[in-house]
Amino acid sequence: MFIFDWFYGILASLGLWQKDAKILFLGLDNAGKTTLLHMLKDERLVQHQPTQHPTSEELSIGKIKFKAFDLGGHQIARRVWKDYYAKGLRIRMGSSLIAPSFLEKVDAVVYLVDAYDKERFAESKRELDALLSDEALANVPFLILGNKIDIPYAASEDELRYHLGLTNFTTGKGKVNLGDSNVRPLEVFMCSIVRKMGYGDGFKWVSQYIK
Ligand SMILES: Nc1nc2c(ncn2[C@@H]2O[C@H](COP(=O)(O)OP(=O)(O)OP(=O)(O)O)[C@@H](O)[C@H]2O)c(=O)[nH]1
Ligand SMILES: [Mg+2]
Repeated sequence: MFIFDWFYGILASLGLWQKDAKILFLGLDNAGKTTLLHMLKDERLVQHQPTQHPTSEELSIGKIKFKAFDLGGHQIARRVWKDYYAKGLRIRMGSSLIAPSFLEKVDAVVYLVDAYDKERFAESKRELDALLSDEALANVPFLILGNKIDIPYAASEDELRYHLGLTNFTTGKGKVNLGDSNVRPLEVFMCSIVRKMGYGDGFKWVSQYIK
């Protein structure tokens, strides 16, 4: 079963085998969200136009579903971020008669940053801070991917942590049991999507927090 093996390989390598998750891909325009989505979907590298309209795609086999929402990072598109992730909250608050909120809730946010584009770190930090302080995303694990480290002079992990104001806020790599501490899992992983480097470790890290 070639197709099965292939899907299993991808999901297993991401630690997402047998998980039912809704994962949002967010970040400024040009950060690499669409590239990552397509890399996960079919491991092909395609050059993408900037995303104008939010799109969602799903990887699924049998009962396993892996949803990724790719929301364009441009000013206008940024305003609709909230509609996507707040949806679960509204449905939960609305009525238990509405479709199970489980299907709507966000299990993790993958926040992409172009590690080479240092001039936009402040802008990226502002958007990230807004997301982190949003009630609808309270306790949702955040995987921050510093992308494009294949480019010489891209920021180092420490530099990125510093500029995003995360130096003392990350919760630790590897297997960290946060238990009932109410601490939001948050970590920074550097990656190069085009070289297929780094993001797998990030997904494996975040997958431990996705039940
Ligand atoms: N050097 C390098 N370039 C990358 C990498 N990942 C993505 N890119 C490039 O960055 C550009 C933007 O990538 P997209 O995936 O379109 O970015 P996006 O986050 O979807 O952007 P919007 O749709 O505008 O929000 C493209 O030219 C990609 O080829 C990487 O790992 N290294
Ligand atoms: Mg895009």
